Amino acid sequence: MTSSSGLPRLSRRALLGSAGAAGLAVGAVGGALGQQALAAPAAGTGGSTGAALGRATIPFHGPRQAGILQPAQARVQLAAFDLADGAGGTGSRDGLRKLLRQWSATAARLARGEDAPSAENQIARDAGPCSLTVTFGFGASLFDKTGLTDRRPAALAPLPDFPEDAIDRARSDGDLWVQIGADDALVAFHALRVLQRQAAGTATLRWQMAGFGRTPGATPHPMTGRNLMGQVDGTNNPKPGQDGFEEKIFTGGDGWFAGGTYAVVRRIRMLLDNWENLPTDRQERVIGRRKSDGAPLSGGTETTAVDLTARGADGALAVPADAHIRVAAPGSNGGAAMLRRGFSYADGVLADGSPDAGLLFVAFQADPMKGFVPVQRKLARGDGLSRFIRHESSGLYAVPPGAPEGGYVGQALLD
Ligand SMILES: C=CC1=C(C)c2cc3[nH]c(cc4nc(cc5[nH]c(cc1n2)c(C)c5CCC(=O)O)C(CCC(=O)O)=C4C)c(C)c3C=C
Ligand SMILES: [Fe+2]
Repeated sequence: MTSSSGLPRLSRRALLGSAGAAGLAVGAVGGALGQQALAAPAAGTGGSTGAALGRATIPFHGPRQAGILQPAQARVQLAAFDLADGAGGTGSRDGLRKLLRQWSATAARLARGEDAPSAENQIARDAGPCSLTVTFGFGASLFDKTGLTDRRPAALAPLPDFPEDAIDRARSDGDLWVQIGADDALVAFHALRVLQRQAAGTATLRWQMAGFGRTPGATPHPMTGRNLMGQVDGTNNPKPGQDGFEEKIFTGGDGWFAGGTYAVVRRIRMLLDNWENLPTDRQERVIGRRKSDGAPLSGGTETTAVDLTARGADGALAVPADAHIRVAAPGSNGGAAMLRRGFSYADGVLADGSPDAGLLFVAFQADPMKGFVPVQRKLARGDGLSRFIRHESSGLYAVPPGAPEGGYVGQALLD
């Protein structure tokens, strides 16, 4: 149940267990509203903030897949699967159809807080749905393996190599991509394990990455989240309802992929030791925004429009020529826009003792050749931030439109 604003509502089951209107209000602002604080439960409701968080639901079915328009949850599991070698062509297509039917039915049940129809392992027992979303995408290789090359969406071609890329191919690409978000780590991992077990014999896990963001209710005031460099990250994302939003993020036309979107997924390691040795004022010039509150260096508050022409008292550009927000801005890239929905990751230390930590960059757009690719080309050449990051894995996936009640993701392609 998502309201017309795309925000989570409480499920009917959850409502039956809640103590009334006050409980509902708490639930409605919680869940996937990752950057919003939860109000304390009203006296006498008998509920708790944590319980409301657990009960919040985002429906799987709808015109758009869940997990695109909703704010990022506190936890994510990203994974890619490869179809098993075997039948090939129509044989593989039959297996894929069966799998997507099963995965969709499972995702819909888990999103309602119900048990998986098969491969249930009790990992999330006692937890509510916690705003679980499961989003499915198709890699270019899927179309060749299933004899559907002629139906591959036009822009689903391998991403080009960019200067300074250090891509690990074993943790890139894949036939099927899955993004599982939830406001609880066990709920997200549970969904991944169930999908993986259900895929046995049809598809095997190629790579998997766990990520996180801010837990709803952790900040006293609703605010944009921070990344592991300590920056307020996500301010200038396109927003539903803005002029041209739909056209920039979702595909048009009338084929099977109409209303879909492309997901660019990049694991980007942050060179945190170098970054943290940089004084705050220099860090701010690398991004072009203040670290404390995310306000642009041209002045104002976090939400003030950036003035790329503004100059300081010394005559120098207030937002430096190589500042990340100048180089990445749609105005510097022919209007190129994407909906960024990233997560942090932290996976211990590397052999040289540096942290294996950074950003699981996920961006949705109607055409990667007009969104991610031109922007990344420019960033790779002239972004001050590039000295502090390394792109280590890469994927591009066609994310089909959502499935109606009783349908499954990809049905228009496979039936
Ligand atoms: C190719 C696209 C982008 C990559 C890759 C990327 C990596 C990356 N970004 C940050 C931190 C911030 N990015 C911010 C803004 C921003 N970034 C991109 C694109 C990519 N970023 C765009 C299009 C924008 C918006 C620009 C604008 O219109 O102003 C910001 C500022 C706050 C915000 O608007 O979100 C931060 C901070 C990191 C750390 C990173 C790789 C690790
Ligand atoms: Fe960025």
